[in-house]
Amino acid sequence: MDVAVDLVVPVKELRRAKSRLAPAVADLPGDDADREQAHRALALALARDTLAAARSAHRVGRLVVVTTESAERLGGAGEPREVVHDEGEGLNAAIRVGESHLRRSRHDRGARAVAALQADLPSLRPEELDDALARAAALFATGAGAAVVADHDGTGTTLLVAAPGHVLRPRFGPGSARAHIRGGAVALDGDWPGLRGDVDTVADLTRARALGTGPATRAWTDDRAHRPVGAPSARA
Ligand SMILES: Nc1nc2c(ncn2[C@@H]2O[C@H](COP(=O)(O)OP(=O)(O)OP(=O)(O)O)[C@@H](O)[C@H]2O)c(=O)[nH]1
Ligand SMILES: C=C(OP(=O)(O)O)C(=O)O
Repeated sequence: MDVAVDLVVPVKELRRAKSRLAPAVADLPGDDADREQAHRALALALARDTLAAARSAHRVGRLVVVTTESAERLGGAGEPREVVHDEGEGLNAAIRVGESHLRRSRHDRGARAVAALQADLPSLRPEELDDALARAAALFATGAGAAVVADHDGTGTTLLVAAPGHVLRPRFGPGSARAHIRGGAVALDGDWPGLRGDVDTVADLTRARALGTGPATRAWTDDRAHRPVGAPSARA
């Protein structure tokens, strides 16, 4: 299968990330510090599972993570991925930083599509991403400049792809699916529950769990279901 796309994945600083998931740890035993640690561990697990699935997709070439976190913390030892420092200007700026890095350091100088993928997709399967990227490539062959995958409720965006020779024009944030479409991106159809399954709330986490998640999120949810938050993890 052809490598079609270089990917940018923004990962927010863990201690500020996923604030809407605070209720997922609110009832855990222990003190506030324990709950904050569990909250950060959840954000990290979501990102780790997303990155592992993205790295396994055949159509993904280079994978650039934009973050203030360390490469080690994000896992994936031995996986080819590049980590670029987040300048702290927000999500869309972080994506632009990742894209600039890709373009500056492009070795082949060929025009390859570039995409931005959210890092909160713990049920993502590599085949879903490959399928979506193949559909985007087919669309680009007809002249489209960008493609978008909306999240499960149709309002947000989980994947934005720019055709070869085009730049990403990220408009992530509330209502971003419509904003991307208004900006010229074509919405991709496809039965991709993992790719569309961003986890913002406890209800999203429950849905992701029912779909099946990657191992990091599974370990987090299994652990929290069975043991006090302060207790040492069985899977450490
Ligand atoms: N590098 C980077 N990534 C970001 C930033 N803001 C959001 N993200 C990432 O973008 C994706 C979608 O973001 P949101 O769903 O809004 O996540 P969030 O801001 O952590 O969540 P809330 O606090 O609940 O709004 C997640 O993968 C985040 O890690 C940012 O400022 N920098
Ligand atoms: C930033 C986004 O994610 P969410 O709406 O899930 O925060 C987005 O969909 O553009």
